[in-house]
Amino acid sequence: MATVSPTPLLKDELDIVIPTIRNLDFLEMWRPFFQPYHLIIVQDGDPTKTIKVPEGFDYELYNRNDINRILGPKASCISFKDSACRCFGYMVSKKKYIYTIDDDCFVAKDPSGKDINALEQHIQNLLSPSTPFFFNTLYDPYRSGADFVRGYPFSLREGVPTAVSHGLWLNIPDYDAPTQLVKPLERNTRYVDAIMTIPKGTLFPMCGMNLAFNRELIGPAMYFGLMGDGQPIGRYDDMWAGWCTKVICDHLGWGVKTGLPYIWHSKASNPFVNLKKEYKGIYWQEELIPFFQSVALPKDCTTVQKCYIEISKQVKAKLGKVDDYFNKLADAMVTWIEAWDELNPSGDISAKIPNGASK
Ligand SMILES: O=c1ccn([C@@H]2O[C@H](COP(=O)(O)OP(=O)(O)O[C@H]3OC[C@H](O)[C@H](O)[C@H]3O)[C@@H](O)[C@H]2O)c(=O)[nH]1
Ligand SMILES: [Mn+2]
Repeated sequence: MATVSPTPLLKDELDIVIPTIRNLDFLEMWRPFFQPYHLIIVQDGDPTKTIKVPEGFDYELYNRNDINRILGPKASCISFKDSACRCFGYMVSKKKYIYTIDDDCFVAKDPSGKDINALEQHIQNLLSPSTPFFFNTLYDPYRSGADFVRGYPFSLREGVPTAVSHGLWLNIPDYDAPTQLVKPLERNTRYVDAIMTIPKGTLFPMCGMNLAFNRELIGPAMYFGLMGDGQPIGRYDDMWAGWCTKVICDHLGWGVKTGLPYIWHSKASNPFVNLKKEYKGIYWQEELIPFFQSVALPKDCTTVQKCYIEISKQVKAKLGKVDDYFNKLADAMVTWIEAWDELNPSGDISAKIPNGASK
């Protein structure tokens, strides 16, 4: 009797978004896990360069000319010459879920030496609930071999929908430039077998290297802000998206998880180049974090789009004085939502705010 391999989870409901200025040879290593899925490749930099996609993958590829053709003047909100361009892939996707990965991230091995199917783990993270309102000390209670510990309120054990699954990295950790400069040889060899919900009210540094999310829930908040060419800052695209996303998830009562799965991050980008990109962000973030911690979203913000527009207003009002860049970014946030709604006319996902979420 021929064994039928099971249909990969969410095969027709998930797109894999890859930003690239390089080649896509890394896909060979991911082929067993990625081949059944549709890829959206966002080619950054010179659009006349041909990016070769390995045989056998189902994909669509967009370069800067495509972005300009599709969005017209609204293309101004999509970064150029920065991995932030990947968010264009989120916008043009028609699927319920997104997984985004960098082209220098490879299949890692777990402590038993088994290849880690990072995509499968992200899918499990997204399909199981989160617990943002009360911390479970035995980590993810929905994993096999774990549960809620004594004292965990039964009224909260149903959990809430998971909007984001934030994976980690073995080998080259996602350090900022100063840390990279001080610790050039540091490699992450610690495999921590844990998945945690980031508690409500707590922000976190979201890395776009190994990230999955429920696009129908939180997609409009996943704008990887204005970076790269012509901008005073870089490498804060995913951070900006993570802060906006977490504030909105807290307000709408959705969860954000971090931990497994790991990927193997192979390339350390140049710390001196990174320092030039990051340095303004390193001191601006000392004002940005208190700003996001103080963002109050009104009760009538019942959709991600409404929340996002409200945040953009507060960015302009409160961060415009930090630097004029934030006035530009606030405008770009509005353009992003306009473009999103133009390409995704099905409208917003109205959220029923569950008990325990925003008062
Ligand atoms: O101008 C660019 C530069 C890079 N890319 C693509 O983005 C991916 C990340 O690039 P790279 O691996 O060189 O940078 P890292 O420093 O390792 O990236 C991390 O930190 C910065 C960002 O937050 C990024 O998301 C993190 O992963 C890779 O696929 C490049 O091909 C680009 O599109 N345009
Ligand atoms: Mn990298």
